[in-house]
Amino acid sequence: MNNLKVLKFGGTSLRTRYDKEKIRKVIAKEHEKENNLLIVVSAIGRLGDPYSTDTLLRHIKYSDISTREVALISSCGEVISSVILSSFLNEHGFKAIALTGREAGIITSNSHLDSHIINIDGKKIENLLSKGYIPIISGFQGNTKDGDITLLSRGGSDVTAAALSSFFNANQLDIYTDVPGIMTTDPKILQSAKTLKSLDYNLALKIANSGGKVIHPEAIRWAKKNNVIIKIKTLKGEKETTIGQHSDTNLKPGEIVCITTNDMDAIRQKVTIIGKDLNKNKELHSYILYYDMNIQSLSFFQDKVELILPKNSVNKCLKLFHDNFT
Ligand SMILES: Nc1ncnc2c1ncn2[C@@H]1O[C@H](COP(=O)(O)OP(=O)(O)O)[C@@H](O)[C@H]1O
Ligand SMILES: N[C@@H](CC(=O)OP(=O)(O)O)C(=O)O
Repeated sequence: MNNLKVLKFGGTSLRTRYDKEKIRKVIAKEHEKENNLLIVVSAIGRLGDPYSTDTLLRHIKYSDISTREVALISSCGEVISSVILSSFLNEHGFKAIALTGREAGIITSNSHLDSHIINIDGKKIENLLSKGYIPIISGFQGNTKDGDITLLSRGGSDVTAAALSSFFNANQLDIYTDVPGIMTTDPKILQSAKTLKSLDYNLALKIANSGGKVIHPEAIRWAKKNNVIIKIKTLKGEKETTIGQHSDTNLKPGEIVCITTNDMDAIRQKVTIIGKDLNKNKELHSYILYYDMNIQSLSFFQDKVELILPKNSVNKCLKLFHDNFT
């Protein structure tokens, strides 16, 4: 479809009236530039906020209900969010309309909690766009062919947005979140983290697959399929990351681009150092060998090093590698 842009607003960008005002301004600006806009939203906020995914999940006991029902209650957060944003935009003179994943034509595989999009029936969205509407689509959810509600796994609104971008040949997908792009490490753990200006799909995928939670790996796969440019940014409009076919981040042998962390269990975390030809980085080898970090397991690959550590050693390890090598 010509002149289509997709905007995705994550749960962390939808919390306050101030966020919604910013979103309104972004949509107004984009609407002026592009003829067609699709908006994808996540559930509002995080645990403790009334309709966030984790808050909704606190109301149930997994042992007592089926995965179908877990998907059903979880999907409510995105539906509430899409109606609230649609109502806010209509109040401000836009012609917006909220859609569930099903109404948006998202058809998925049968797994209730981590399904994959297998098809999109785009008729309803096309019809609404032709009538001048801005569809506000509930992310994270789809429907099986039999009509069960499914989830695209945690963080799956990115997948909704990227799959729609790819299906409708969007020019670009803008993902709004609470950090200015994919950074050299999680800025909530290390303040010295820096934004990576541009990444090609493969490098972005490596980071996402290793736990760089800011974007879902499946979203990068969808974007790559149809060369959709992704920009990850904040509503404040500071720095941003562009993901596309080409990258300014041309890594030299031995160079490190990003360090991610992942929970293994209650007491251990995996730290993944991502880069190029890391076996050629002698200094990195000696840091790993000589610094006391309580490393419990170490795996060396060409483009990444994985360390498993007790949680209380992770910050020290992250700071050491991040501040000396990125
Ligand atoms: N390398 C990284 N770069 C940026 N953010 C990261 C990275 N690794 C983890 N994060 C985390 O990802 C979070 C954004 O993703 P998420 O919580 O899913 O937001 P949203 O609700 O907007 O989708 C950030 O708040 C940050 O803590
Ligand atoms: N609300 C879902 C889906 C999602 O993508 O959320 P967010 O965009 O806020 O990470 C989740 O928490 O998993």
